[in-house]
Amino acid sequence: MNSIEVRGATLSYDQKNPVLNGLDLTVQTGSIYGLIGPSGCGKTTLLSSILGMKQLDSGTIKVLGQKVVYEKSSKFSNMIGYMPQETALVPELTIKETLNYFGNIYQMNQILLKQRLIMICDLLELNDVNKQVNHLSGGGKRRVSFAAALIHDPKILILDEPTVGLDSILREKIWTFLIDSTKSSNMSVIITTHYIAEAERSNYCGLMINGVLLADDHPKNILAKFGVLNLEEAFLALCLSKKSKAEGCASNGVHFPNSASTFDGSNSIHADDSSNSTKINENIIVELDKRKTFSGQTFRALFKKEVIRIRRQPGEIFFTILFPLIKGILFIYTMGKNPKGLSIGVVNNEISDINYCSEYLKSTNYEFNNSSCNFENLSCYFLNEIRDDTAVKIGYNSFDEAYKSAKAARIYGFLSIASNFTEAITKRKSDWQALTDDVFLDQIDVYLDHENLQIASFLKLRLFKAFEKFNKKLLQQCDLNEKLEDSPMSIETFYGDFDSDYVKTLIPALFIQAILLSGILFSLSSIAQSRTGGVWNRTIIAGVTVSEIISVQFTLLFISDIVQLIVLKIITATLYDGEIVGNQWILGFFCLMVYMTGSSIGIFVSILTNNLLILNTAGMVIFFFGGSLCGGMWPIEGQPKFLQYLSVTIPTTLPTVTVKNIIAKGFDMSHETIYGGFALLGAYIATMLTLSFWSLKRTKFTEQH
Ligand SMILES: Nc1ncnc2c1ncn2[C@@H]1O[C@H](COP(=O)(O)OP(=O)(O)OP(=O)(O)O)[C@@H](O)[C@H]1O
Repeated sequence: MNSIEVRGATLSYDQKNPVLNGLDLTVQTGSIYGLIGPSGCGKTTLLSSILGMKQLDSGTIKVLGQKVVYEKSSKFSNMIGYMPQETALVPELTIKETLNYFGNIYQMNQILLKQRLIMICDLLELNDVNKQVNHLSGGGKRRVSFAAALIHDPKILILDEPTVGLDSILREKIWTFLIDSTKSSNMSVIITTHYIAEAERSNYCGLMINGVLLADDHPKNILAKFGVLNLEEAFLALCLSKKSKAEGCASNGVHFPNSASTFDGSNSIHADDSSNSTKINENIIVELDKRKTFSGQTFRALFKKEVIRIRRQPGEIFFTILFPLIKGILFIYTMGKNPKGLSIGVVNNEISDINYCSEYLKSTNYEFNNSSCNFENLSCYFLNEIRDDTAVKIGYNSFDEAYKSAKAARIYGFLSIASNFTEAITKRKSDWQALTDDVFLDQIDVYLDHENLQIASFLKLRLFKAFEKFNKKLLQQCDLNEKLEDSPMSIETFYGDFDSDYVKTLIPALFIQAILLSGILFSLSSIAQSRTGGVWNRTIIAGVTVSEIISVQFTLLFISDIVQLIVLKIITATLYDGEIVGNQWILGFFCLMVYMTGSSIGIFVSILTNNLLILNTAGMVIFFFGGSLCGGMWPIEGQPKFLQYLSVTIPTTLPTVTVKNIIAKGFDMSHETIYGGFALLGAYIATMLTLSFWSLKRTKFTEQH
């Protein structure tokens, strides 16, 4: 039986220039097939097609007699050892951890794995097995990559330039090993190499040009045919003599002799392999039964690899887990706090020198000086109510002077107090029937820098409060009921209070966003990391299933979420002085759901592409949309109608309400905003995971070019 059979394989990336052009190739069991050809002639494409990573436009490929279906793991996946051209290793793992990882995803027996590990490390001179892969030389990394392809004692080895960067002694050792293995254990090898001389040691040699094999024979036959001493000369001659013909063949869809016959038309020199193939078939059936679709061993190997990778990359933990939390802490410290150290100008037309006020107030011991409701210098009492925690008062001699200073943005605003302030205010407290219009003229004009909205609002509120305080004291002094100044309409609250800190109302939205972002970032980075560098493809080729991958990622995210929630709990317990009225378990579980929603969104997005720049941007865009539309900073009722429809569907809007209602109103699961929030997130998680599962099933492999 042949180990690999390629028949009429055609593949083009751009519909115009076929990379494989009706190519036929046979790798016989127990032989080495050396595939050589100029760079870009399609060797890697051919190997990828044999592994099911590339879809043929036409033609068939069989591995161990079974048809290769694009994107479908072969039943024989754990019998194939694949070494890609790039290193395709996890840089954070040590040599030993790497080989254990591959051994375990191939579901090897532990005793056998240990023995193979020692044997292969010895063969490939991998002495310091505890050295991390990213600390190895280029050649060292390639040796580990080769070791990973060999660890499970495969029946077929597919090697894409395995000896690049290795010294000649080691190359010799590897070739000796390959030749011995094909002889002793019937292993079949297909190997691409740029060292043409190496290919002379293979049983078969194929020269590939323009998507077809120009020659396909035993190296000795090729040398004899051309009457040359080495393959290099033979291929040079072949290229010169056949190139134009080959190109012509390519366009006519005809191809050169395939491996079923030798270059000169004689039959294959490996026609005696039928007895061996029967033996292999029996072995295959036994080993096939051992491979499980969901195996604990594979799960543990994938999980361990991720944990080690994350542990040895603290930067990733920082940015994905701690960054959003740090953002949260900063938010608590920076948002909603009253501004301090503001400066405000005062033009007091009642008194020529503002400094006089402090002397005057001291002289009256800060008490109103008259019980008969006749006062002087009342502006000083009013100004005294504007404390330094509101603003520092700076005196100006004239309106123009203060205005200039305000326009030059040296002060946030200024007050201009009328010269008849005391007289007009006092009159207001006297006989109301007798009041004339001039009493109602503005007594204090306030000018504020409204470009700075928060500061202007803060000053406005504080100035009103200062005036209210001053006025109430005055009413008392005039033996009038201080409630006289109150509006007959009273506004009360049933949740929250008027003095509550603005930041407390923002906290639910903030935490929802921080948790969601953490989930997104963590899954994006964790999956993107595993999908870059070729390890992902190697893992899939090893037969690891989509359910195994998704379940490992989800478990990891679940654990990272628990860690995050504990940190979050500590932070809120330390920094957040507001009361959590509702059930803390419901709140905790809800936060977990938010995180899992973020994670499942991250999983889905990172399956669509493994371009890190796109992924990072996607994470930020999702975060930006979630933050802007959720209504946490500004009510969604203020949004245009079409945005409101969008806002209610995103996983931050209703969840913000849910968290607010648990924290501040103590609602339980019977309230629609609580079970609605859970239902929305549940739907998101289910949808995202289904889509991820489906996308992964459709496009398992990552594009390496
Ligand atoms: N994913 C892809 N999309 C578009 N073109 C591709 C893709 N992969 C490979 N190609 C093109 O197909 C051709 C064959 O590439 P391939 O990697 O198979 O060559 P190769 O013989 O293995 O080269 P080398 O010896 O340099 O590794 C090249 O021209 C390459 O640019």
